[in-house]
Amino acid sequence: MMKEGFIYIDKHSRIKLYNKKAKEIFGIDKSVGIGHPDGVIQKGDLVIIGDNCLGKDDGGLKPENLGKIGIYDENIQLADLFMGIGTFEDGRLRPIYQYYHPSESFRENFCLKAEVSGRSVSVEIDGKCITISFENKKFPMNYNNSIGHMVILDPNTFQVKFYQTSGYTARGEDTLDILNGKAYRAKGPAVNEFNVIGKKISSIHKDASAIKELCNIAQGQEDNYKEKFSEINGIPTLYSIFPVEINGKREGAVLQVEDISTLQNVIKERNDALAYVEEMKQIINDNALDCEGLAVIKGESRVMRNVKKLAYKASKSNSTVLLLGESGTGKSYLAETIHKASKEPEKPFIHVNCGAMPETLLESELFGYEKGSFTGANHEGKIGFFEKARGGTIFLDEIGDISLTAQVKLLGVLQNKSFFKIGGTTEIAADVRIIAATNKNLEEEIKKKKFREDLFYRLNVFPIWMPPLRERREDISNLCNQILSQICDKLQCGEKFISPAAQRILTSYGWPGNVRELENTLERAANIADGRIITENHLPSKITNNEYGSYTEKWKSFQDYMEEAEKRALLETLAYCGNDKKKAMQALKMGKTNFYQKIKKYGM
Ligand SMILES: Nc1ncnc2c1ncn2[C@@H]1O[C@H](COP(=O)(O)OP(=O)(O)OP(=O)(O)O)[C@@H](O)[C@H]1O
Repeated sequence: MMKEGFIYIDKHSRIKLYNKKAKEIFGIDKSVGIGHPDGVIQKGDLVIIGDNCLGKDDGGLKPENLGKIGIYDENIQLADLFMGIGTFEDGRLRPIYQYYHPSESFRENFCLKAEVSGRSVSVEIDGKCITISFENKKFPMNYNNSIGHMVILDPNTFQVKFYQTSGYTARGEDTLDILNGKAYRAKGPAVNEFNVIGKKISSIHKDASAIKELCNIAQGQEDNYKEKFSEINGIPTLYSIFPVEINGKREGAVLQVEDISTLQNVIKERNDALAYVEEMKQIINDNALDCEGLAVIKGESRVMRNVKKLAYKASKSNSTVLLLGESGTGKSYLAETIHKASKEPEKPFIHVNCGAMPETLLESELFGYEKGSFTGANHEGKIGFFEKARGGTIFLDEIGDISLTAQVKLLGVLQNKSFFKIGGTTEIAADVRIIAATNKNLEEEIKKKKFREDLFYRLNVFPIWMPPLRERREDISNLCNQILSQICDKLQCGEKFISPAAQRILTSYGWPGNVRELENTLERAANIADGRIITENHLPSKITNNEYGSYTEKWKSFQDYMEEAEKRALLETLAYCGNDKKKAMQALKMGKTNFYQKIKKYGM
């Protein structure tokens, strides 16, 4: 069959030629499908509808029009994806239906299945096709944007009375037209070919813009249409219109139209391939992150990959980083990794455990002192951690534990980017990057007046949340293997492996002590296992007896989980957006009021 459609009309817009392909494209090819006679919808008819956007390309079907098949549901809205089965203007069948608001219809596949008088009926929306099935008969309709598909069955004989095919708008057979009682034309192989020759083209097509242009050119207009793209009856087409002139006089025009849906499929495949390449690039980039020093941070779960991406960004900037998370999640490890992945890894990394240091010592340890500045001081004076870290990183671990006096001093350093030694008069530039960490909830500490709000804001420039192990169980198995291999190297005990049963127990345990607890457990197990296999017998009874126990004991309320997730979403997005609240709000697709309420709630 010819690939291209042709329509030739004379200067009075009468059709002289209309080939089969053009009929197919313009939807007046009656031979599509099993066929049905002419008719009109009748009371009691069984109606099956599949509509991917209520109100669009269905004749303007409104939710209230669904009352015609017994559906009165105020929750259904215009633009909803709708699938429904009901009887026309009588309540014989309790309607069966489903709908999805546009915000919910992010997926590609929807299905409504039902049994009517022992016969199976279904509506499936899958990819770019709506298929209405009745027993083993299938009525597919492909679409590009939106479509209103409908099948009507006789309620007694279950004979097919009507099914929608493309070209319904041109035929005046939109879903709403039919539900409003407009007559529909017969279809199928038995129906005589629709003879259009000699008819005015406007009597066949009312609204198609290509046809209007064809008529204009046939009547003498000088416009020229060459390979114009248009969607006709949901089919992507390219069409051209040529004037026909005899002895220099306009006698008519020809429309040449080509269905380019296959071409579109090729384009789609190409776009998919490009998207795949992009995805691959992303994966390669992610691996590049690993190459750039972050591979030591173990974990391939989504949350850990996110942590690594943020850590990578942090390593390339000089901003103050605040690491948050429970004890033993790897904050110190991450701080050092960020430093090692920075531009100047050879510069010092000074780890200060603020929590472990007596308050009286902290100031002198951080800032140093001049000789003879206080009783008991070293005669030579002392260089503080800030000075030792010059050009590199100072890691202020357990920052939530420092006294309010120390907080004031630290705030001064952050504000002025300089400090004085105890007893000193010379201002020293704080040429360091600060990474701070805490397992405390600083917002709570602020409320309790134990932590200064202004210091919190100075520290919270680039927050990174380390998720607890129980929130990334998919990482546990890999972590176990990697940690065990390091332990075996350290102990020089040869390679050891974890039995599947022991692995199961390790994965389901709650790990209140996080990676550190996991490390200790494995080190103990590696020490007591004589053979090469670590079994459940080598695990502490606290873990084996309490496979789920310690986890469940530690379960938080749903509300706590929700708040944790919200907080993390805000923190991570803010960090991604360089703390630009407006950008973060847009990225999270949140309303202004809601966003700022949450920011306030979590003290960000
Ligand atoms: N993702 C990881 N990959 C490999 N080892 C890890 C990882 N996370 C943590 N560890 C190991 O777990 C142990 C605990 O980590 P770390 O001391 O950094 O935790 P922390 O969050 O700083 O704890 P705390 O708040 O108690 O100081 C360390 O020995 C570290 O090497």
